[in-house]
Amino acid sequence: MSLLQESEASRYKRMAAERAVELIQSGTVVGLGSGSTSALVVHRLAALLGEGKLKDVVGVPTSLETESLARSLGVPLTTLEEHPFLALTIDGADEVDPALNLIKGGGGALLREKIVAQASQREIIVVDESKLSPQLGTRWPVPVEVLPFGWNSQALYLEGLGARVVRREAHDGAPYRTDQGNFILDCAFGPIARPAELAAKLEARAGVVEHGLFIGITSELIIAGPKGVEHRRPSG
Ligand SMILES: O=C[C@H](O)[C@H](O)[C@H](O)COP(=O)(O)O
Repeated sequence: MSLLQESEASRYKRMAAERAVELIQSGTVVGLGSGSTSALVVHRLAALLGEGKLKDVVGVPTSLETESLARSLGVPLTTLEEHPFLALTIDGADEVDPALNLIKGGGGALLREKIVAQASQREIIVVDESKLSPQLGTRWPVPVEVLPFGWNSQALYLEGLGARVVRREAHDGAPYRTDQGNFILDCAFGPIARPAELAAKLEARAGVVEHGLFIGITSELIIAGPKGVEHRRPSG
């Protein structure tokens, strides 16, 4: 990808993030997603709070990284313990299929993201158009969060389901650890014909804590690209 293309992708992410923040109302509790697009959401929210255009908005962060960013920008935070029901969450995605099913977890935050999403009345997903895909698995592996205990046995199970499995590494070459201290196995299945069936197989396995398939969770998708910003809802 050239520098020009990179800056375009960033611009589209910003456009999608800014449109999504327009959906936030004063006096509400909102879920704050993780990743680079969600970071733009947090920046925009902080700016609107600072200008007084939004008031009394409190966020529930989906990762330690988002928590730290929000704190640094002065966005007030709370927890799901205090606010178990959220009006809306704004989060990014790695891959989006035509039914608005997702692969998430490129940044390792899938578990907290899914917990916050299921507590939210509306799950708003913000992406640049490069995330759109004809079939999940075409562009991105499925991140599977596993307990370190017996992790290799889960890797073999996942290979048995047809995946090429790579245990994610941190920058120093040590195993990557999620915010919960677990490992991530990145599972390249190739295009996934029936993602709900695969999700059920992953959920049936002890030692698998969570997976990055978000099936039927998206309420609204905000996509930005060269033609501007588009707002989609799942059909049917
Ligand atoms: O674990 C990370 C999250 O699922 C992110 O929302 C996802 O990876 C998209 O991140 P980005 O907006 O940086 O592409």
